[in-house]
Amino acid sequence: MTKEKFIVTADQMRQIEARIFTAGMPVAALMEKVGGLICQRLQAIISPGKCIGILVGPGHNGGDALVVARELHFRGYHVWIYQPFSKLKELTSQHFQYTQSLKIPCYQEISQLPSYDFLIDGLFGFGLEREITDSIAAAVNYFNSKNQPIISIDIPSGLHTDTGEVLGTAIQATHTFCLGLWKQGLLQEQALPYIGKAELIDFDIPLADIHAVIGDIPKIKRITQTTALSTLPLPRPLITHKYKQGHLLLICGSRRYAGGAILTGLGARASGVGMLSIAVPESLKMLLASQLPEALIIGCPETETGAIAHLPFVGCVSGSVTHLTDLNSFTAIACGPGLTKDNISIIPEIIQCQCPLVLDADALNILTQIGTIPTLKQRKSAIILTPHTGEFQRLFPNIDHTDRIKAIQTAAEESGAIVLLKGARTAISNPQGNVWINPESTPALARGGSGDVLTGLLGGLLAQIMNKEIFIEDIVATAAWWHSQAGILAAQTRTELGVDAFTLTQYLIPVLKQYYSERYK
Ligand SMILES: NC(=O)C1=CN([C@@H]2O[C@H](COP(=O)(O)OP(=O)(O)OC[C@H]3O[C@@H](n4cnc5c(N)ncnc54)[C@H](O)[C@@H]3O)[C@@H](O)[C@H]2O)[C@@H](O)CC1
Ligand SMILES: [K+]
Repeated sequence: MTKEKFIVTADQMRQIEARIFTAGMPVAALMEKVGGLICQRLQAIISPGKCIGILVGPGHNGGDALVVARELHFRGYHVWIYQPFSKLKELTSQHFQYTQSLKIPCYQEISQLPSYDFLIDGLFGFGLEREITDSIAAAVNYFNSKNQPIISIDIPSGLHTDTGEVLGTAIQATHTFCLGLWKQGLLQEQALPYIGKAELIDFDIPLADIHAVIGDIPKIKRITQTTALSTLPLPRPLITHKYKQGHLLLICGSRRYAGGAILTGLGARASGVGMLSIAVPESLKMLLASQLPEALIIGCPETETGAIAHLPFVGCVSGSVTHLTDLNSFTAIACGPGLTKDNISIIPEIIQCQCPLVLDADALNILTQIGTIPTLKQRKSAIILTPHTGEFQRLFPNIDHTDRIKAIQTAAEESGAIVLLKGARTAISNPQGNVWINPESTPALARGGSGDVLTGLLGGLLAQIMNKEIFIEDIVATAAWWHSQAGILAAQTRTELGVDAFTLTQYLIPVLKQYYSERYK
């Protein structure tokens, strides 16, 4: 569905709705339509005869909930209403009056509430403007303590629509039915424990109204299957050769962290890149060659501790080392996993290369140590930084990361880099502040080595799209999506405990293949 990729703030949603109402759609008709759609979904989840408590707030979120209460009442459910407010918006008040004429039981005190099988949360939507306090906060905490399923309308009540922060307290929903367009707060990590399973209820907002408010090319987008697949280098051209499919150089590994180099290599292998070269310390050469026979393994002189001491490439200050090839002859370079911080001198050399560059893990730690972030802007080609939260904080100590979206926009603007901040909701920003958010992942990926796999995969994709008309941040988003989808498939088959980084590499192709089953029949 095309609307799945849009993300809006409360203010943008208000503007979009205002356009619809100005164009003539009656507010009451829209509420009726939305309530009807919510009911259809509820009927698919909840069997008739169940007891459903409806939490009604003072605004139109409460109005939606009252339409739902009325419809479920007529569909044979046992419905009661909790409505503790003395003042309701006019339309909400009318719906409330009608539910009372239908003799749907209504309560103001939690101590009076009957038992229930499900709760529908219509306390607050995108109109929440301050902290939930006093008796309402106590009620929210009471409902959360009951451990019964709660379905939130639009957004769990208590969450800030834009930042996902908890304002006072918030409903811990098992399902969230987001209305019309995805609210930004639902894509923020801090909101995750409150959202449950989230789905979009599409109520036919005209695309023209969406674009009029958020622009022709929206600033913040959700990665979807469609957006991700559209950038993959598939199908391949019928006539091609290996160098046309990109030549990726990985610079990774140390005697201490040999596995990091293997995992990065396996991630790159799954990307389908035409040629793969891997620069590792000399003593790892045989190991890498045995694990990745298709790759060209470049043994580098090493420090006493077993880290790469010099890069044997033209353009690198490498003493007496024989120069193999030019660093700029690669289509893309990815560097960092398993390097250690034992030799910081290679990073400034790599940064000077003229091809697109991914820096991860120890490359980021070295970047922090030598303070080269400001110099990144001088590069002529793209640089992609892929920190997790800890690395991000070290790289950009002055940026507040409470709002992760704002944080990466600032970091990308300051550094001139594309910044991918890893996490449960990985987010990517380019220096102009265009953001992609990955809406699905699994905690199974919170495991040593899974980031190395992403670096290889991303490097390999990057190398393949360099001569195509694809924005680099779009392929970064695709790599994040592919990586997390592989994790999800692996966790479905093996549980969340069974997704070690090597296993993850084995799911990268199977997860993709399910989208291309027709082609490969
Ligand atoms: N405008 C429309 O016709 C549509 C609205 N929709 C629904 O309407 C919602 C937005 O409606 P509203 O703008 O009325 O906003 P809400 O229903 O989210 O709540 C706003 C009301 O809550 C009060 N309030 C805010 N914070 C409070 C707090 N901490 N403690 C106590 N009271 C507080 C405000 O004074 C106001 O009366 C959406 O989330 C969605 O559910 C959708 O049905 C789509 C159509
Ligand atoms: K709500």
